Amino acid sequence: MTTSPLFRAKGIGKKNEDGTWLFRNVDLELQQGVLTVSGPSGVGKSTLLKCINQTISMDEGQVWLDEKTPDQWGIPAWRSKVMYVPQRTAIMEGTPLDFVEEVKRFGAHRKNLKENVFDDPVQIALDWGIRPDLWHSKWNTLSGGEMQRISIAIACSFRPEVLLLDEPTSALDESSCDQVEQTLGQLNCVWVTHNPQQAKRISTAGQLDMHAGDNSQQGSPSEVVVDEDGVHGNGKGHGHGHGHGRSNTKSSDTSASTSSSSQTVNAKPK
Ligand SMILES: Nc1ncnc2c1ncn2[C@@H]1O[C@H](COP(=O)(O)OP(=O)(O)OP(=O)(O)O)[C@@H](O)[C@H]1O
Repeated sequence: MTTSPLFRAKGIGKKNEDGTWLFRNVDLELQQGVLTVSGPSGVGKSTLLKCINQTISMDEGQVWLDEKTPDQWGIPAWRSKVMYVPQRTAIMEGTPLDFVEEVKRFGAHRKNLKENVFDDPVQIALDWGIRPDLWHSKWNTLSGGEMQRISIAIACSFRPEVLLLDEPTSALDESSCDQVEQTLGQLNCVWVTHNPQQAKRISTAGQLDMHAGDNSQQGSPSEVVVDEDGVHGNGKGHGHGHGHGRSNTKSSDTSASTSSSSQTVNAKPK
């Protein structure tokens, strides 16, 4: 008996402003683990994640979580379950803890949302070398690497079903990168990376090698292929997951908030 994947995207397409296709026919499947997305700069990797998260509209295609579409979940719930962590954290007012509290306040009046659906982001980031006092620092005084780890820890603390990670370790040194990879490797992620060695390390659920324009002619699902030069897909691009079972991150209700401010970590609290 075939089981439906946790997350599925079919035929995703986004047009450029001039009406030509930036990318088209992108398919993804993720049951469990890390699915990497690579491709040249400008091919649309970030845009793909934003389309999946429903931050921007897609021109073609559909996405499902547990076989339900974003409309069926409701957009706030979708964004809290399929959570996007941008490449660069926008500088916000206040401190990271202010942001966390604000998000919780937004979520507090939501039906079914209880305080205990959150993990403690401070604790998560402690494993990554982020001292607790940094959570009381203004965002604009944090280093790029600190900001990056704090943003990811906040996203993890909401216990999303799937994390959409846009180069999440780009500002980190090797040791910090290892620590973050260890944690995120336990979760369900669609992970954009430019680094083939990193793709080799983290990709447990396939690889998508994005191409400009039509991505439909890339053959069967990618396998993790490793050779002496590092890692690459099998020349075929669909990142179907190979894992089994479900995430250890599944939560009862991760609808952490009611506004878009809390589904994208860098969004400014209103
Ligand atoms: N909402 C949008 N609608 C259409 N095109 C967009 C939208 N947002 C960004 N773009 C364009 O999509 C193109 C791809 O940008 P994107 O950031 O997705 O690429 P990328 O593959 O992630 O690049 P990099 O690897 O350099 O981060 C850019 O030319 C950008 O201007």
